[in-house]
Amino acid sequence: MTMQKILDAIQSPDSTPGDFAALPLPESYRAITVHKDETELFAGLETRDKDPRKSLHLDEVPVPELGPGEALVAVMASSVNYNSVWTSIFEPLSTFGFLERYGRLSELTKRHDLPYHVIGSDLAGVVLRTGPGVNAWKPGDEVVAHCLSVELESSDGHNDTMLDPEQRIWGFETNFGGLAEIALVKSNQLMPKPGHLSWEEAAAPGLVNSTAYRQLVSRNGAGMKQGDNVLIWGASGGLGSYATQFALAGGANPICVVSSPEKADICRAMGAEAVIDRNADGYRFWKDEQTQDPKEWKRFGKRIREFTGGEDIDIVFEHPGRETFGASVYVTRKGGTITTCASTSGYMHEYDNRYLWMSLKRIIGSHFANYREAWEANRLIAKGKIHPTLSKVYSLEETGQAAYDVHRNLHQGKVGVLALAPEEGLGVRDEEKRAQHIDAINRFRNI
Ligand SMILES: C/C=C/C(=O)SCCNC(=O)CCNC(=O)[C@H](O)C(C)(C)COP(=O)(O)OP(=O)(O)OC[C@H]1O[C@@H](n2cnc3c(N)ncnc32)[C@H](O)[C@@H]1OP(=O)(O)O
Ligand SMILES: NC(=O)C1=CN([C@@H]2O[C@H](COP(=O)(O)OP(=O)(O)OC[C@H]3O[C@@H](n4cnc5c(N)ncnc54)[C@H](OP(=O)(O)O)[C@@H]3O)[C@@H](O)[C@H]2O)C=CC1
Repeated sequence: MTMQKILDAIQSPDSTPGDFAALPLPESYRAITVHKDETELFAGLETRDKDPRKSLHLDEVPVPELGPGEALVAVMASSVNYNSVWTSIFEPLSTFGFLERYGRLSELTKRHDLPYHVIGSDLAGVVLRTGPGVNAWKPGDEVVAHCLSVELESSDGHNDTMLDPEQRIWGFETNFGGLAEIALVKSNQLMPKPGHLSWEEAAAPGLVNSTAYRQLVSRNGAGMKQGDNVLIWGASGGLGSYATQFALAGGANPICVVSSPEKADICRAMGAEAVIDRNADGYRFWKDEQTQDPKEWKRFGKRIREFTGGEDIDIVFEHPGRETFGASVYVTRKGGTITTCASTSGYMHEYDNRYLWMSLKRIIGSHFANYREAWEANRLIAKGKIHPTLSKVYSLEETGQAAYDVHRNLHQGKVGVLALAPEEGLGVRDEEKRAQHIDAINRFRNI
């Protein structure tokens, strides 16, 4: 009943900030969780056989207490990120260790250390309550949230908040995440919801768009410039679909790698001309578990040169990790950059260091984005320069299936989840701007 009143207020065009502030908060809400007593659920199974549908639960959980500098947000929609896949299969670690460590920090952070973990690192929704010290946001504000949680009590993070020693990813290393009807965030995670998008479209880009922005565009990452040849692994996936758009919008030359003709078509539809189907070409960078095959790196490099008129790669946008890293280092030009934010296929990388030092290449580690970078990435979405890559939308009950699809690489772009939103397509405030970009907004839908 209380939740219905919240939803009614969000859907009524006449609601005022005062109306939202006066709404009673429910005592509990529905949330996607993993359970601390199930962390051994998949012991002994291969990674690919660990099934998120078994470990992700839809539970009724208490609304957390609101602290200083925080906000409670009614979540209309969220999205599945790969970090939720990692959480659901308890790899590389169970996330309960993160919550325990955070809980030891202060009286307030103790709230996070619970026998259940509400997961999810994206949301679009409406602010319900703000804690003491929050002035920039008020009840009723329509927002998206980025997933950087920082304490900023140390000097270390004050040039770049990603360097704060207490830097965490919300909904992964903290509790009360976005795959739920209500979420608890720090107010410095909030950003305006782009008005031309529906709730589920607005919730889709956040984490991956911000990450791709820092990794590829920001001076903290590769600092991409016009004309750069950018090799993008998984170019139609979560990160890759934004990296491809940044490369195109920034006057660079993306060389997109995908694994099917359908995915190749999506890259072409985004405007990319150089697209490599790694399945069709049959690259085998590893001869066996221990041995790479430099001849295959070279064959891959030749294919890239066919597209570039003989040039090599200025920037590699890396995340598959062990499987591709040796090839990524090899195909980079002298002085070029390999920027990495993940290791989906394995975190113990191996590459031939002679090709790195003799050719003065650089490897840059990149992780999510600071508030400013997330803000700039969101601003590009709001301006219609970069578009959501939402393909399919699930209900909160179906989150396990949504995470399964991402785990098994059955999805395209981003997979959305409706939380309080009763149906897709709601929350659009700027129909005129939407009409200008409608084809791009729908490019990934239902493929
Ligand atoms: C936005 C979305 C992002 C993604 O999707 S990313 C993909 C998903 N994320 C992941 O897969 C990452 C998951 N996290 C991890 O795997 C682990 O999280 C890390 C490997 C990143 C870190 O592990 P830890 O156990 O926290 O670090 P340690 O350094 O091995 O252990 C901490 C203890 O080691 C001490 N230590 C640290 N550095 C040193 C050093 N240089 N020399 C000696 N000791 C060191 C510390 O003090 C502390 O000690 P004390 O346990 O006693 O507190
Ligand atoms: N550090 C950070 O801040 C962040 C890290 N990440 C991490 O990045 C990784 C990717 O995330 P995301 O893009 O959202 O995931 P997606 O699954 O949406 O996309 C990844 C794409 O990578 C490609 N890929 C997967 N495995 C391989 C492989 N072995 N070799 C070559 N290509 C492969 C696939 O494309 P195809 O099959 O078409 O080639 C897949 O679609 C995850 O591990 C995630 O945890 C994500 C966001 C932020």
